[in-house]
Amino acid sequence: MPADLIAPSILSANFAKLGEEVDNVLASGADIVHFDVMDNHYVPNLTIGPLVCEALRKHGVTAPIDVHLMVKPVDRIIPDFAKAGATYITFHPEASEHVDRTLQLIRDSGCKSGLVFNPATPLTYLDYVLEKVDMILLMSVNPGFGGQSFIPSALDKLREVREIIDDSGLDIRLEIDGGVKVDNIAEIKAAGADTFVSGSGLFGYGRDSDPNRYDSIVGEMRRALAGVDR
Ligand SMILES: O=C(CO)[C@H](O)[C@H](O)COP(=O)(O)O
Repeated sequence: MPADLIAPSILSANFAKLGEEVDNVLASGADIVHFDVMDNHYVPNLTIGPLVCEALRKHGVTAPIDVHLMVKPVDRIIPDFAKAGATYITFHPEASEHVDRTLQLIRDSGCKSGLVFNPATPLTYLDYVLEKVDMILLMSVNPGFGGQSFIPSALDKLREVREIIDDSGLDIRLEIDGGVKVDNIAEIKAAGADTFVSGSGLFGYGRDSDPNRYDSIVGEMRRALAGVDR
């Protein structure tokens, strides 16, 4: 069974001291850094790019960096993120002209590849490309902003994707993103997720940068996950 990975979404971190925030949340026991890239075109918000990813690596972050591209077009930014130290690069299939080519480009750039599904995006985009996918990310909110509520239909979609992955025998992570908190993480794992993105649930809404908060929330998430079989 794949290990549970907790992936803080730095979208909700205090950007004025991002390196310290990432150090603190990783020191609290989080596993991978979820890095949301928004372009004010594919989604109505604008965030961070390869320079910030590179800066985190130069700062000394060695944990995997999970780059979630909410951009269109997709391909031209992939080599820049690979050079900047991304571990995973995931993208929305409807934002790419050639999904197979984009997946291959990510792997050829030395990164792990992934597809992201909005709440209403059909899973048919997985047809014919599953062998080129290292991660499937299901959005449990519509992309663009942190702090939204978990959309319950994501649980059925998780169960569907878990079955697809298990039937395939492939080594593919199943990540969930949006409204993940201490009080729903167990139910989300039971539905099949193994990688849990949490932004406001971990960092809070006020960007108050409290490392003690990260210790207690990551601990509570671990305890909630430990009691559940996937
Ligand atoms: O991709 C995202 C939004 O598009 C964020 O990663 C996601 O919403 C996490 O934030 P929260 O845990 O506060 O919902």
